Amino acid sequence: MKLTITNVSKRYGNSTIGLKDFSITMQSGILGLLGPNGAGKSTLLKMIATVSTPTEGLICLNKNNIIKDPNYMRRQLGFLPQDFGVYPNLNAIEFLKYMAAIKGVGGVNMNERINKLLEGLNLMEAAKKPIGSYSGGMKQRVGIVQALLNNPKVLIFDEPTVGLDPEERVRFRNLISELANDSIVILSSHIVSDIDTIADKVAIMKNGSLITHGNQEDIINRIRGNVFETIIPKPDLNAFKLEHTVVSTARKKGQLAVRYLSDEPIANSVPKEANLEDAYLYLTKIN
Ligand SMILES: Nc1ncnc2c1ncn2[C@@H]1O[C@H](COP(=O)(O)OP(=O)(O)OP(=O)(O)O)[C@@H](O)[C@H]1O
Repeated sequence: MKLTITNVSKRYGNSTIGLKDFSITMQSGILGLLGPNGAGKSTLLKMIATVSTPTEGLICLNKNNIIKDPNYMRRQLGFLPQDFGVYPNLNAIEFLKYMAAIKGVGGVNMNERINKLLEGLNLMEAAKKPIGSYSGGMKQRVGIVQALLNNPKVLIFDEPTVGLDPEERVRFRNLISELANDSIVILSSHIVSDIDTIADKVAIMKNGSLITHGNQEDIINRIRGNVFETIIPKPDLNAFKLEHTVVSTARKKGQLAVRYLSDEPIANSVPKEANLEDAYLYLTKIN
């Protein structure tokens, strides 16, 4: 499996640019797509999923141009869009059978597969209740199941953990790690902790552009040695922010513990081990 995205841009109307000259190549494994709101993550994922088409550029799966031949991608694709809608009157099993029919997959094993997936996502108990009565997290899990129905080789999840509670987030991460074997998995998020434990590679986007792409370690290495923590009085925070890139703050004995990035740390700072969150905040701030 090889997905090649070359110089892809997307314009909405005359003035809005959703994606700018985006290029990336990926093979089997998990790619975490990180970026703040409006970065272009959904715009990119929809084009890979052949739901929309680029204004410019080329997207190929195993050398097949999927803009010209979208069915080549669709046959191997599982997609959970950000605004995934369900039919509230159907129960999960009815809905999933319907989705399987739309995808043109079925056969004698489909019921078994649906049951297995429902079990894996802890939905068996509610499987015969109307989806309209489900919590947001349960609906999201139905969306994850429908993406997996056809045993996809390319799996795209747009903000899959929205609405999931912490336990469900962990279960989702485990499931994705199991599925990733020989598939291409792309998942987007603006939350670093959704991605850092499972993604082999990370792409960071902002304002429609790719800021960086690579192994987590290489991205983190860029700021290694530049992460510090210090304690400051609360009223000093705004002035401090003018001089340094603040990653996070926490209250500490009436003052503020500030985690920040700097080439020249202030006195009384303690060096800290850099992580992906630091790198993400730094790179999206300076770019
Ligand atoms: N259908 C559309 N029509 C016009 N502009 C759009 C459309 N879809 C996205 N955009 C614009 O394109 C840019 C990228 O949006 P996109 O939804 O791809 O970002 P995102 O990274 O997925 O963010 P979010 O998590 O908020 O959805 C934004 O400026 C957005 O307003």
